[in-house]
Amino acid sequence: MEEVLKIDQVAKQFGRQTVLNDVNITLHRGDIYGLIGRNGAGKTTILKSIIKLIQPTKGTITLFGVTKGSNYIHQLRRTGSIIESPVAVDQLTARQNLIYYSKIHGVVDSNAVDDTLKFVGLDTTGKKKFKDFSLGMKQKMGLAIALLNKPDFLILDEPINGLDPIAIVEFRELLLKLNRTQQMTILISSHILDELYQLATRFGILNNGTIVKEITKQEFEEQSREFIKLEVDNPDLATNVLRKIGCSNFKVINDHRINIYQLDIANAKIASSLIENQVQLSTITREGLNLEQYFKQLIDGMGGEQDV
Ligand SMILES: Nc1ncnc2c1ncn2[C@@H]1O[C@H](COP(=O)(O)OP(=O)(O)OP(=O)(O)O)[C@@H](O)[C@H]1O
Repeated sequence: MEEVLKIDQVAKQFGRQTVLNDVNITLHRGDIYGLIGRNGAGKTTILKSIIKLIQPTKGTITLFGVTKGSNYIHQLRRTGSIIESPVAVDQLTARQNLIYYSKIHGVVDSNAVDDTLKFVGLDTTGKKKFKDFSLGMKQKMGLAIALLNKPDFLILDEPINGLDPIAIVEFRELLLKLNRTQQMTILISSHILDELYQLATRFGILNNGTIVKEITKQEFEEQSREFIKLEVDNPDLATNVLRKIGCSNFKVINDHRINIYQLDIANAKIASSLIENQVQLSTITREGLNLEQYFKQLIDGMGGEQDV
């Protein structure tokens, strides 16, 4: 699978502040990589470094196999990005903006403007100027400009901030369609972790400029899958009872706790069977983590605060 991006030991210092610390991220074609981190963790700095708005203090960034010089700038033409807020010309309509940006970006496909407008759903905004667009329309405009040159790699910094729930779903559908139909690679940062979860195939958690955890969606699902937590006085006796009622997928965590990963037996049945067999049961609850809880637990464990 083609390597689209390799960030290798990248560090960035702003004055005395270390903002990025030996960051490593590799993306292959078709990946959707979600970058997660608290305010100020360094997400935007990573994204800006890729498109050369910022020069790292140390390390290398390789884009489509190219690390340096004019060739790198050439490869940047294969990327589209929205970093910080979407930028377009206030006094122009959606169509006029796309015509303007297609000239700037040297887009030669004569259908690109209309195709892109239609794709993002801005083909019916008529004479309305960008300055009068709603936030959702502005975000779509940003996406349209980023997509004009049919990029292979899309870099999105908080693209769904401030969107209403319907616009968020529409935005997600657009990105998934690009990924499925064109194998577009996407690097996206977001604070809306439930949404990021539905989009990304892999997550990188950034804390104080360091990637503290990388996890695929599959690994996350395995680690965070739902289970039944039991607290009992006698785990040996309890496991015998569990086996008798057909429950074999469980793990004894310690001398009073058992996790059951088999969810087809009702809690009431487990509870009554344990009690009937003289096991003292103090807790029986369903547990499982979503991405936000996982992130918070990880960062809390490092002495951070809960501020996604
Ligand atoms: N040009 C700059 N000069 C000095 N410090 C900067 C500059 N750009 C960013 N920083 C600092 O780098 C740190 C990381 O900023 P960055 O914008 O990358 O964070 P972020 O993870 O994107 O945060 P947020 O989620 O709030 O957007 C912050 O402390 C910020 O103040």
